[in-house]
Amino acid sequence: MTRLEHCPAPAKLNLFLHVTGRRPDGYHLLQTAFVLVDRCDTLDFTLRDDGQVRRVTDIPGVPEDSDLVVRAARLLQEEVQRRTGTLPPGVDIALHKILPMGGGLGGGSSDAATTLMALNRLWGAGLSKQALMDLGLPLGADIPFFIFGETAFAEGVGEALQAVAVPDCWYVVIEPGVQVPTAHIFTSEYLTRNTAAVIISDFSRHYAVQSSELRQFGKNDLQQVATRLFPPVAEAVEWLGAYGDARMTGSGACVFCAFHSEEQADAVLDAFKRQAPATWKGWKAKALRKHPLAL
Ligand SMILES: C[C@@](CO)(OP(=O)(O)O)[C@H](O)COP(=O)(O)OP(=O)(O)OC[C@H]1O[C@@H](n2ccc(N)nc2=O)[C@H](O)[C@@H]1O
Ligand SMILES: Nc1ncnc2c1ncn2[C@@H]1O[C@H](COP(=O)(O)OP(=O)(O)O)[C@@H](O)[C@H]1O
Repeated sequence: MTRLEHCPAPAKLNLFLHVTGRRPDGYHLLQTAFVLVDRCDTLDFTLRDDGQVRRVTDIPGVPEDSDLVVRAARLLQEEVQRRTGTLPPGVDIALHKILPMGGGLGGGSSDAATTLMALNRLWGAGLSKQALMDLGLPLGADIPFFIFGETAFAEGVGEALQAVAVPDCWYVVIEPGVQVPTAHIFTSEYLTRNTAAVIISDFSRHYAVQSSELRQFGKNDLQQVATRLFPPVAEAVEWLGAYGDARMTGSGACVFCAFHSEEQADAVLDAFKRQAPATWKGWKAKALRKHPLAL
């Protein structure tokens, strides 16, 4: 095998996100729930015989050497060499992006996770799921979740993961036409960092009770900061909030709302097409129980 094509890198949503404290290194301690959805970037991998890792598509604003897919591939290549004494072949990576950057959908992290899982296969490297999760964490706190590959309750900076069940549903997601840099949110004076810790059974109990409107557990502590700094995020929460319990994912900018059926999601998107500002994008996605490349 010299090529792996059409490898999906799905988006994530943070169903809730509480900031519960801070680590001595300044990183924030979180509790969150991640769910995968079936809207994906796509990657192709082709081996090359000179040992180089190259990105062969242009991604405006992301130089090749700082792209998380290139950094992830080089990290795995070094790790395989360290373990086996042999450098794996090089690889050309084509990255087809549809997930917005700075959207809170974890696109960059998901691209990196897909790279680690695909190259582990293409290079026959045989690293365990946990080894890949550990390798990815220093590149991005969401990467372990994508390799974990199923709906998860997460703690720490997002790396302590436990599988949880949530109702199967459809999501409407709004991209409000702005990019939110994660660092802006975490360094803000408006961020509260002392939400009381919950336990996983609080979360599970919330979703065990079905209701006609799908209300999410808890809140997103980053939303109050993002809506203050980026007014289109606040406007998107307000617009989608007319149809249900709308909130921001991650550090923003995207806003989502859950629905029981695809028909309900379609009705909201019909209204979106008629009413939303031209700078916004709206789409629906189904929750994924498993990552398509799950190990
Ligand atoms: C907020 C979350 C929620 O899933 O996702 P996104 O919304 O960005 O997708 C993640 O925790 C994003 O983690 P990660 O992907 O590592 O964040 P980065 O963009 O690398 O972080 C940028 C900066 O934000 C700060 N940061 C990030 C995560 C964290 N738990 N505490 C922090 O203080 C750090 O200063 C870091 O240097
Ligand atoms: N492959 C990649 N795709 C997207 N962003 C990347 C990638 N590699 C590096 N980045 C950087 O990571 C930042 C965060 O991107 P992304 O993960 O898509 O958003 P978010 O963290 O809000 O979910 C981007 O603004 C970009 O500078």
